[in-house]
Amino acid sequence: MKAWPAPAKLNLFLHITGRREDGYHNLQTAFQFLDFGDSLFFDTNNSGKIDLQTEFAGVPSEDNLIVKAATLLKPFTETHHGVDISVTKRLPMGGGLGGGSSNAATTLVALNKLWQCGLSQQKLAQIGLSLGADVPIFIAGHAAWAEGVGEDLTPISPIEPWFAVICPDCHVSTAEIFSSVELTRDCEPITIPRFLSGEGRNVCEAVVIKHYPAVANALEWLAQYAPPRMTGTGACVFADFQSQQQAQDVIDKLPSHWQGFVAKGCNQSPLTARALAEK
Ligand SMILES: C[C@](O)(CO)[C@H](O)COP(=O)(O)OP(=O)(O)OC[C@H]1O[C@@H](n2ccc(N)nc2=O)[C@H](O)[C@@H]1O
Ligand SMILES: Nc1ncnc2c1ncn2[C@@H]1O[C@H](COP(=O)(O)OP(=O)(O)OP(=O)(O)O)[C@@H](O)[C@H]1O
Repeated sequence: MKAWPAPAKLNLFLHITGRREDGYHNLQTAFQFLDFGDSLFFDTNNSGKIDLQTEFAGVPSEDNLIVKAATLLKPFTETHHGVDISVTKRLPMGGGLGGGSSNAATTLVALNKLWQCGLSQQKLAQIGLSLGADVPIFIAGHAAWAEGVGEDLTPISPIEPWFAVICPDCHVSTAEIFSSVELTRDCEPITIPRFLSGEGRNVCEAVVIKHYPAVANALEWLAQYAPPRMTGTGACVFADFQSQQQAQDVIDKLPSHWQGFVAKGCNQSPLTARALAEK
């Protein structure tokens, strides 16, 4: 069985421009994928059942975004279609790398093919948005400028550097950071050219470092080598480098109790390439 990739994403910057009536926030961000992520395996059958065979610590199967995504797609295929799903998990949960959203997107894209649902990318993104604000970008599959709650996407092609990513040993709750009174919610909107020429920061960083010393320590450590940033609402932090070796040299110096990895920024998602190969 061939693997389906569920790549990580980075938020290259993250500004909040306002709060909507439903409590969600309007934001501006830029997403780029990494050539690093989870692998999902789908073994379709005629049982009519969706069976997730990999255990996720602290996430009951019915709450898993993979099972939720498959369940939402089920009405669009014949009732006898079922699937056994297993996962090689590499992305930390609650790391700001979008692991859960990416797993959901890969499930929707893969089962749309394997169950022959015939849904358009637009329809898959619409279904995905009900699972999480970041699912549509993983379905769209191209690096993007995002507005709205993250679903209003414009493809962009920033440079594709090598990244050193550090995963502090803590989980940051996205809902907790977005509900903080300390969060800056009135950023002046910027334009794509202004971002591409270097503007933009992550406004969640200031809130996260106050409450999560592990994230503050990781940012401070990485700053010795290159300007560090946090992705999403954390906990992971990253810095970009011109070569794989430069990024690897930094990761090789990581204190032994810290986790980190080197990955290349990709403007085309590895999921898109895999979906095209299935045709
Ligand atoms: C911060 C980002 O990672 C940037 O890529 C995403 O916008 C978060 O996306 P996500 O993890 O898929 O988030 P969701 O599961 O949709 O939302 C988690 C919680 O974060 C808050 N939330 C999320 C996105 C958003 N634009 N405004 C919000 O206020 C809401 O309280 C929500 O209950
Ligand atoms: N398949 C899944 N993989 C990871 N997390 C999942 C999954 N299904 C449900 N979850 C839940 O979703 C939560 C957020 O996980 P996720 O890995 O998407 O966080 P994240 O990287 O911070 O995402 P984001 O950048 O979108 O905020 C987890 O803590 C977990 O409880």
